[in-house]
Amino acid sequence: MEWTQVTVITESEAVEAVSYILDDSGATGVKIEDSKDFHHLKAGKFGEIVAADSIPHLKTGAQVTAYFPQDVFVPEILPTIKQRVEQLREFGLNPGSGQVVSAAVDDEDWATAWKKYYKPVRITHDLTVVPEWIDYEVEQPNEKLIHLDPGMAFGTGTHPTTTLMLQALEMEIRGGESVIDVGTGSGVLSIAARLLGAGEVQAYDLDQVAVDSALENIKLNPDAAPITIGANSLLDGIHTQVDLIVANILAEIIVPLVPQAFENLKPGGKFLTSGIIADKFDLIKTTLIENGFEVRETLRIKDWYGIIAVKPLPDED
Ligand SMILES: C[S@@+](CC[C@H](N)C(=O)[O-])C[C@H]1O[C@@H](n2cnc3c(N)ncnc32)[C@H](O)[C@@H]1O
Repeated sequence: MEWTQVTVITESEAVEAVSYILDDSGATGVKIEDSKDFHHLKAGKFGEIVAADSIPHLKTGAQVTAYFPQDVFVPEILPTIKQRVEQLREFGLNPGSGQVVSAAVDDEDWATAWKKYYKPVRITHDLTVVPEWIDYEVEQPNEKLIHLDPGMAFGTGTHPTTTLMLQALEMEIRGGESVIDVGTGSGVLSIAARLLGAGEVQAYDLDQVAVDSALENIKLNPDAAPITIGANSLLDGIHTQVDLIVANILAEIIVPLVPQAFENLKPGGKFLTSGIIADKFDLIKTTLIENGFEVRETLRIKDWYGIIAVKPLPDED
């Protein structure tokens, strides 16, 4: 089958927003190449084992490449993509040149494009993401492997926003916690939560492609089962009480999620959230406090923030 590849030339700070726009326009898979990540990978901050010769020569900025199936008429959607990328300036994000380039690729090229840059990466102290097609042996006693096929949804683990939430889960999970993962994408955070010892995990995504991808990835990680996955917008219609809610979504989407997260957490429960570019940090912090949360911890990688907020216990008197 033939696919159309659409590449947006942008800046590091806009990669997630651009990925979201491409995803929302009907892309089946999105690949991020960010010069900041590559510098970071070379530095080996997380002890990853990316081979030097696999790092492309993207010296500055970033590019986001999306793959559209044959049934999407790409020339028709390109103007809207360009316009939405340009509109990111209104949200305080610099999309850079925002140049959009399209080309036809076949199935085989797509698979190769993904596989070329995707290697096992030790993301946190205990969590290593391993591409499904690579054999990898654990290198230290507590290391837990998340096997992923990233081909279909956001969430290879290496994007700073995902890494922040993997770090937060590693900090907060002690064993047995009930967890909801909002905007699960590839399912990476749910799989990590279970491997770290969480109890019941429910995962939701608006996008059926993500739901299907998460289901496939859970099959690749039988030790993480069971995880309940469903298509849902945020926590609409969900009324439960869990210990942890994790969400890596753009700040604009976190805002309406905050009151829903408060309602669905047990007193003392924690809301772990990322997807927050530096300019949006104050908005999210204020929204959390206005909705009754206490901001317990702030995490940061480059321009991205993660927050751990607590739903306070009721006063004893
Ligand atoms: C940045 S990705 C995060 C994926 C993964 N959880 C991770 O941390 O790598 C955000 C995900 O949220 C989903 N999403 C966006 N808006 C949503 C909504 N209103 N309700 C549920 N999911 C949503 C997208 O489809 C996408 O899969």
